Amino acid sequence: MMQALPEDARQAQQLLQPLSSDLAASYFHEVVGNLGETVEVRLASLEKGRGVFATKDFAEEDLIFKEPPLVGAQHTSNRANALVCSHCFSFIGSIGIQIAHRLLSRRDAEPVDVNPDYLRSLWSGVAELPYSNRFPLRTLVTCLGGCTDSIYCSEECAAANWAAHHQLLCCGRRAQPSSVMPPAETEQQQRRSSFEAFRESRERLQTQGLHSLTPPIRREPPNFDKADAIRLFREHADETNDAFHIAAQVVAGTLLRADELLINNSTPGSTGSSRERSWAALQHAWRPYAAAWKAPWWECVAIPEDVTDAHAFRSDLRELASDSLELLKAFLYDERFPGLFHLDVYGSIVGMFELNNLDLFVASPVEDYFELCHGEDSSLSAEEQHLTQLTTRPLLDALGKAYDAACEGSAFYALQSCCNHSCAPSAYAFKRAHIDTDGSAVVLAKRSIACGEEVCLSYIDEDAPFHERRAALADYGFVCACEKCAAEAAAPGKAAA
Ligand SMILES: C[S@@+](CC[C@H](N)C(=O)[O-])C[C@H]1O[C@@H](n2cnc3c(N)ncnc32)[C@H](O)[C@@H]1O
Repeated sequence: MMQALPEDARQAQQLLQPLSSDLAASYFHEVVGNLGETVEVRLASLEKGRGVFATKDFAEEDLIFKEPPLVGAQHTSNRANALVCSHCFSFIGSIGIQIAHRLLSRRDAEPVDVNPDYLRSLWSGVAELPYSNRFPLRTLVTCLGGCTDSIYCSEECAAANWAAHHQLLCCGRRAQPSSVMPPAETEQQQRRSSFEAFRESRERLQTQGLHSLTPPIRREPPNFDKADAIRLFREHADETNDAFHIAAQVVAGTLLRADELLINNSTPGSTGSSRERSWAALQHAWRPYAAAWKAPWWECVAIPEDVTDAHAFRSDLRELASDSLELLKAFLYDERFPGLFHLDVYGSIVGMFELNNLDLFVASPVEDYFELCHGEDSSLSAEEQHLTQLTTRPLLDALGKAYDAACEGSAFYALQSCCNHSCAPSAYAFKRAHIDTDGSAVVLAKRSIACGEEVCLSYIDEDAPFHERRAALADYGFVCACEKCAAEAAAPGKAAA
């Protein structure tokens, strides 16, 4: 007799199945409906799968669509460079705060030739930089739960992020109402105690089994252990792979959305026992990711050139994902949905970011500020520039070459991730100066596009020679057959040039 699959594997199998064409059609109908219906998502070809198609004519440089990320995070290494809203990723505070943030958070040993007291007064808003009011930024709003990992540009963004996923990922005091917080510790003590807690919880896991460690339901009042477990998860993601932060947003967001559907009794077509209704709600909440192009991270990642043992490399990645998942389960596990915490599902969420390769980018207003104070085409007079530079020159020198560092991260966009590749693309992702100042994806027409034509982006440098393009696309697992590749393949001498 065939043995039944364990519940977690059975649920995972269902979650990893592609959406039926009807469900996918209704999901993408909803997505494009929210973005102005300028495009539709439908089958492009059997080789390519789905694609995005224009539903009207576009002229060159027209906006085709603009969409906010479903989930996203700034790269850990970028946090010291740009202080941005944790929800919409727009720059916040003021030009002075941005510059002070960067110079005060520098970890390199090189001394900065600017008085730290002056930087602190810029940071607190006591001092202001000349002409910085020409680049107004929104004021800082702290996290509803009181953590210092997240900061916002408005109450709306704070509330939206809290509702979307942060309430389950926040380790702040107000998110832990029943917690008994330990007395203030130094950073080193905090690190040691969180690793001790991790070791203890691992030991408990080994002696008592997973069930006794994981909370039965998420709504149980959180305690100090939970805040500590959240910090441990974050530290691990910071040190290993930023994508784990976004994967946690996907899992937390799916759980919250499922609960919302259950509370409002609004899962389409859901009847039956409470267990069946819960599962139907979870599947509905999971739709954006069920619809997404994905594969397990350790299988789809391109092997770096210097790696000789591909098998060992892939199994190391699997182990890393498994460690991250154990840390996540310690505070988020929900026994109704063991499949959502299955390694294959978690690995596929991380693989989804890998395969869709969607960078989060927001240009810095600090660049514009220095352009005004130091640039040749400035609207300031030579005398005004001269006077201003007495203040701004030391700051510019201290910031160095990367004075214009942008906000950089990774995100997942429901519609942009449906765009196929072409080496002769009809569209491109581009942020328009002073218009697109947040983390939304912006897709513009590269040439005129007729209604019904496919909206293709280039995943690589489309100006590279044919063989380089082909090699770069091998990482995505397909051979491009666009008109440019077809022409160059037919005339190899020309293509090699
Ligand atoms: C970001 S997804 C694009 C949407 C995808 N076609 C779908 O059905 O969801 C990227 C994947 O689409 C397929 N793809 C994209 N462009 C292609 C092309 N020009 N030729 C063949 N396959 C392509 C590849 O499988 C690639 O890994």
